[in-house]
Amino acid sequence: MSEIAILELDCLQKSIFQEKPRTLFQGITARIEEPSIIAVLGVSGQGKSTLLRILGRLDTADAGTVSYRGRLSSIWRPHAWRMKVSYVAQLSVMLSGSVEDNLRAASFIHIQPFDNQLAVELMGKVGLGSMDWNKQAADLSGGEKQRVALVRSMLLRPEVLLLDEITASLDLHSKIAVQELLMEWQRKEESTIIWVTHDLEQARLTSDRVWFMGEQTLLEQKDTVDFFTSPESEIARQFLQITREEAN
Ligand SMILES: Nc1ncnc2c1ncn2[C@@H]1O[C@H](COP(=O)(O)OP(=O)(O)OP(=O)(O)O)[C@@H](O)[C@H]1O
Repeated sequence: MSEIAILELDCLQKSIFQEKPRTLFQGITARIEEPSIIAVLGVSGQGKSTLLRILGRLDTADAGTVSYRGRLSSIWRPHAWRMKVSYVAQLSVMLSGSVEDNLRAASFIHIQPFDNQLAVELMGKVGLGSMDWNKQAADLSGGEKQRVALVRSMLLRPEVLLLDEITASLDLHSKIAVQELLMEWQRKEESTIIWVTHDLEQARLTSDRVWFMGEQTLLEQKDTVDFFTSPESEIARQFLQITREEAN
């Protein structure tokens, strides 16, 4: 075990208030030691998005800590943290202005040079190579917004990318293009991707590890092949069976 993890989660706990308070999850502990793609799976409402938002410092845990490269999140300024650990939402928020304004936004906010060549390359790889960058971002379709938001985050080259169901509005062709880009990117950049998805095939094809959330915690952490062939818990077995039936 290397001494310093890329990301370390220690006993994270979160409660929510819906009519009355309830624990969403507790005791979430994990270490990411190697650059890898991790698929976060589990039935709806387990708190997968909430966990991702806590890792991206867009939400706070009630207890527990997160560290990046051995330093607690609390000692990072939020915007410095978000350059290293960057969250891409399911419903992408476009800033006002053009596509180009949006692509340039992250480098502008973080005072980093804008890598035009990389932007052109990534837009091409997500299937938006012919898009007019002068177009108003508000006029893009949901799937176009999702891909622009992904490229916008990738341009900062964060070491950890947190992806929240980012292919949910994409057609099959675009979804495959995004999957291939992310797998290639992760290898080339030696980055880590934590990817919440409801798409089992996507998780199986793209990820090295699975984090399965159930019973209000991170119930299983396994290599992807092991998770899909021999999940440990009955709840994960049922989840795989039901999700596969729903997909057919
Ligand atoms: N700030 C909040 N206040 C109150 N309830 C919240 C808050 N954030 C999340 N929730 C609730 O917590 C539960 C878990 O939400 P979350 O989106 O994290 O789960 P999920 O596992 O990602 O679900 P899905 O797979 O459906 O996207 C939901 O019932 C949601 O309404």
